Amino acid sequence: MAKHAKSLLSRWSSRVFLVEVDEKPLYFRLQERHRGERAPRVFGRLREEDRCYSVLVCSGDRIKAAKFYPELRDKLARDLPPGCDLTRMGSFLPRVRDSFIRGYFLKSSAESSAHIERLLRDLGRREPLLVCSYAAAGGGGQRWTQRLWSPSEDETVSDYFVVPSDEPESHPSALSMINNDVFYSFEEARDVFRKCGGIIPEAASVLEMLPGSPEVCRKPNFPVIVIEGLDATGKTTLTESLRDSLGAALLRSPPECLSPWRALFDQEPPLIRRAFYALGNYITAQQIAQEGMKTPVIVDRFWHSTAAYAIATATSGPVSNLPQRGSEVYSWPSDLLQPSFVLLLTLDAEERKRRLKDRGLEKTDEEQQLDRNQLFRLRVEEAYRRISGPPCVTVDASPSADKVLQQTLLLIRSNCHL
Ligand SMILES: Nc1ncnc2c1ncn2[C@@H]1O[C@H](COP(=O)(O)OP(=O)(O)O)[C@@H](O)[C@H]1O
Ligand SMILES: Nc1ccn([C@H]2C[C@H](O)[C@@H](COP(=O)(O)OP(=O)(O)O)O2)c(=O)n1
Repeated sequence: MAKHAKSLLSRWSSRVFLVEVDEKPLYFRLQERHRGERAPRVFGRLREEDRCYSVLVCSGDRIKAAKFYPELRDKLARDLPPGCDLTRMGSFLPRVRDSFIRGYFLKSSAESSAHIERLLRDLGRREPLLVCSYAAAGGGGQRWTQRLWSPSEDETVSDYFVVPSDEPESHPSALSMINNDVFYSFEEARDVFRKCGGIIPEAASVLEMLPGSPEVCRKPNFPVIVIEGLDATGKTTLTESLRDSLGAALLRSPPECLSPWRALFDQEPPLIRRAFYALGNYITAQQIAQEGMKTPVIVDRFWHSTAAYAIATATSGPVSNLPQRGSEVYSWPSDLLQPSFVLLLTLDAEERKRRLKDRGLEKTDEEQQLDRNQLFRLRVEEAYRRISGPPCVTVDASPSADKVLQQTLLLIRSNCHL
């Protein structure tokens, strides 16, 4: 049995399970089964012939697990028999960091179980999956028989009851966000890219672009102003006008030198994609330090975007699921240059959609998600506001471009003594 799977099993009955049903969390635990005891019904009505499976990815190599997780979803969605319901699933040890593992919850009828188990066994030869099958025991109770598939075909079988569990104080995704979704040091982000080399050759090209160390030699002499906001709030328009009005240098994150690889890494799972953007900030920080010796610097997106989108993506459901204000998840990396001032452009959803359409550029997948999923957009906007570090001032971006520019210049001049 895979070592990592064995260590997971050692605390199995202390784990809490989370199944997202219509983005609503359903929490449950597994309890040793005592003869004669009746189990409560956790998943609503289940017929005797129904079967469910939890399929958790438990590889000890987090790069492989990150790459395998979306592949597993695609394989299951493609190969599962019709009528099988697939939803995201997670498992964690309450308050234990990095204990969160991801997977999927399958629900089907008994006649599909042979097909499903064959499929899961084949998949389990590639990655240690923790597969548990779940049947409605007699009398409408619900029992969980756990079997583990691993390359060695070694199986353990144990019998549990499924019982409801209380919702934890904060969404369990926060347990694994640090240095998996959000990177708090140059070394942590670079380490991911060093380990990616074997599966993504382009990672080596990004590594070559990196500075030897993240430390910027000296604090810039001139103010550094970052403009943040969702797509189509007017960042590009405003930053270019600020450059002209202030005679400032204009920089972007991710920096131009990474543009050949951005589209590729945008397709990678969060662990790799967010490391890409984190490294982009460190390259931009070096450029800011150089330019900031000679002139004021305007930056189009920086750390706030990296952290806000990563946190909002790793969480699901309503804004209340975000890690609480003041959580270390919102802290600024100690090795990343801090700007003098951050302006967050805000715009109502309808006006933003109109501007997006007018701009004509096709929407990125994420933009489509921002459009389609109001909860995601609200989480991004709230996460922006919770980031600690330099002062972040909100600016209403709905007036004309010139009015927004005048309002922004007033704020910059009064806060940055320009
Ligand atoms: N204040 C504004 N009022 C109306 N339209 C604007 C304003 N600022 C920008 N736009 C237009 O909205 C679209 C998106 O602006 P852009 O600067 O590209 O946003 P972002 O860089 O945030 O994606 C562009 O077509 C731009 O011309
Ligand atoms: N410094 C940055 C800049 C962008 N990102 C991420 C955040 C989102 O996932 C996308 C937003 O990029 P998008 O292309 O939609 O927006 P822009 O056109 O770059 O303004 O990039 C980041 O993580 N860190």
